[in-house]
Amino acid sequence: MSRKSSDNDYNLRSMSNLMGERRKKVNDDGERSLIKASSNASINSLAADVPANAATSTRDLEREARKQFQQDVTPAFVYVLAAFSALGGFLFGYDTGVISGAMLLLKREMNLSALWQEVLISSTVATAALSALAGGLLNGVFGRRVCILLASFIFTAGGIVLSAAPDKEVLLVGRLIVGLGLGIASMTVPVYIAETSPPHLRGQLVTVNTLFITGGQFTASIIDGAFSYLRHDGWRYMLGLSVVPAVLQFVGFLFLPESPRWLIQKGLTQKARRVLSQIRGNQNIDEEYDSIKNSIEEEEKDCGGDGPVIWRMLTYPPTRRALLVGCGLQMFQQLSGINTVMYYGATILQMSGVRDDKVAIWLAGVTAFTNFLFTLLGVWLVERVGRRKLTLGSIIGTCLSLSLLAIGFLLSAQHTPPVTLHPTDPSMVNSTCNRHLLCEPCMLDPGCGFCYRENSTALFASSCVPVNTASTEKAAWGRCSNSTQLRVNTYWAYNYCPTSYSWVVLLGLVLYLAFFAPGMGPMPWTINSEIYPLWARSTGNACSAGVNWTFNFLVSLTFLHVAQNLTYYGAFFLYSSLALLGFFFIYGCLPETKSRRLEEIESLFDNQLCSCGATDSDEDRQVEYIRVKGSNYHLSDNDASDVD
Ligand SMILES: O[C@H]1[C@H](O)[C@@H](O)[C@H](O)[C@@H](O)[C@H]1O
Repeated sequence: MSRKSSDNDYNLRSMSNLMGERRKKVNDDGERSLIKASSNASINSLAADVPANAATSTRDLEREARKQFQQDVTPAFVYVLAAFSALGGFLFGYDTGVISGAMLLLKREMNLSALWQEVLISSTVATAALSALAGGLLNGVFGRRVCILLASFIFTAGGIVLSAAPDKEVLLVGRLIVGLGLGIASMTVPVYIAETSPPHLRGQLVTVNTLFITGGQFTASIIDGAFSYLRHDGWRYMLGLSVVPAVLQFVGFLFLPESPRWLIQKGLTQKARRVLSQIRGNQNIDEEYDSIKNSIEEEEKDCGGDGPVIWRMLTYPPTRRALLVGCGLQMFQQLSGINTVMYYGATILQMSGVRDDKVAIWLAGVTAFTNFLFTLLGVWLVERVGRRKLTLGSIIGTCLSLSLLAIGFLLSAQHTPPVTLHPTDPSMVNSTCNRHLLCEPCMLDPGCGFCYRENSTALFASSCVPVNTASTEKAAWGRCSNSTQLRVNTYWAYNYCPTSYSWVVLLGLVLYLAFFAPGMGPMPWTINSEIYPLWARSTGNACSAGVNWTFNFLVSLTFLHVAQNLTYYGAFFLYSSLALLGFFFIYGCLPETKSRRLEEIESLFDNQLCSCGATDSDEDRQVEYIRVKGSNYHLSDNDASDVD
């Protein structure tokens, strides 16, 4: 008999632990015997030698075992740990999400130039990339708990500085501080959750962290929308509110334990045993403890080479492959363009023709909500379909919907309205604007915008005129430079062209998030938290989180320029092709890690890097049989009912 898909290794173990204890007990009684065997062979023949008077007690034993087994499955404490840790994810989402709305107010109140706006947005992401790398070292030396405490302390300090900032320089300091926290939290939290969760729930609980990230982004968009009506100082509330979850996490973690795996690695074995029993409720922890300890000892033998961890990782083939897969996943997550949508959601919507500022802000909130909702689907799917299938399905859908988004922009460009008036201002003779004959090239020229009138049926009296250098919200001269006229039926389109194809872009956007969010959003974090052996886990996660933040920085910083140079549809076709490349990479290189114990995952990377698609089966996994006086137990994958 072979065991097909294995959802429930942990349950299996806890059952066998339980059986182990019972076995001891009945042996002590001297009346019964329990035989535990690990074999793929049928054990029916073993049943014959069972005395009949044992039948009743066996049934009792079964019933009790089943009851205990079901109670034992997951102590609530594991959820508490995951929820408090995932507040780090919430802060990640909130702090990256809130800035776009805050910027609308800040640029007016502090008179920020385009450069300052860019610096304030991207400085955080760049600092996060660096601090994620440093986080690896901190994690290894001080442990996961101290790093989470440190990150929440930094978030609190950053929130306070931001909300009290008197000028843009202090704002920049606040954003840099927040970036430090982001980097550390983003690499530590998934590792901590993975190390404290039982295997059958690990994927789900680590994915909850990404759910919190997208929840944070959604909350940020609501807060942005709500405080955008507060013209004066609204940004202080937007940026300062992050202090609340940060303080909550800090206080919570004062009472929460360190990861038992880290403790064992540091030789703090008694403490590790205490923590393990605490987080496993009333289950027997001997097997888990031994397995962690043995694997650490073996790891030390196998990879006991000298030099820094990153060097040992790169020179030891299984960890080198794992690192490539982990970093590749994070890179393709960002190259699929998620943060162009998250940071420039409102702008993309405007590009597609939604012209009202406020409507665009709220619609961007809908986008963030869709991201959140579909990440929830990911939490549900991850332990059902497994990481590999989920990621592959997600990236192919992402690639197709990016193409649809591009097609939407292409249709808008092909049906772009003509320029019908060609007014010239004698003082601006060098302007290229009056040479453009269509809206599309006019709008793509950073120095120009499209000024037009519209009645209920048609667009008329359109011109291409230079933009006001102080604010892109109006033209340098003419009808569209006059705020009163702009309020009637004259419109200024700086980064979009009026189009009747907005719905294609909107559809593409929603489909994009529906496909991206359950797989490509969370899986790179989840998979990275489980593919490295303990000695390499902090460093592996630090590198992959660093790659994530670096590509986040590159893609979001270049998006507007890419769109200007390649046109909007060109930009989205580019992201779509990168996602296709990602599909091939994942197809070839990502093994399934579902339900494996962290200690056994290393062996998945023993083979050549791109042979994972071929070795994707669970067929070689062990089946555990327990014989209880006359009954043959085949503890199969699915549920406790198998003991019947
Ligand atoms: O997994 C997350 C998530 O998908 C977020 O929405 C995105 O902003 C992050 O960059 C990403 O790492």
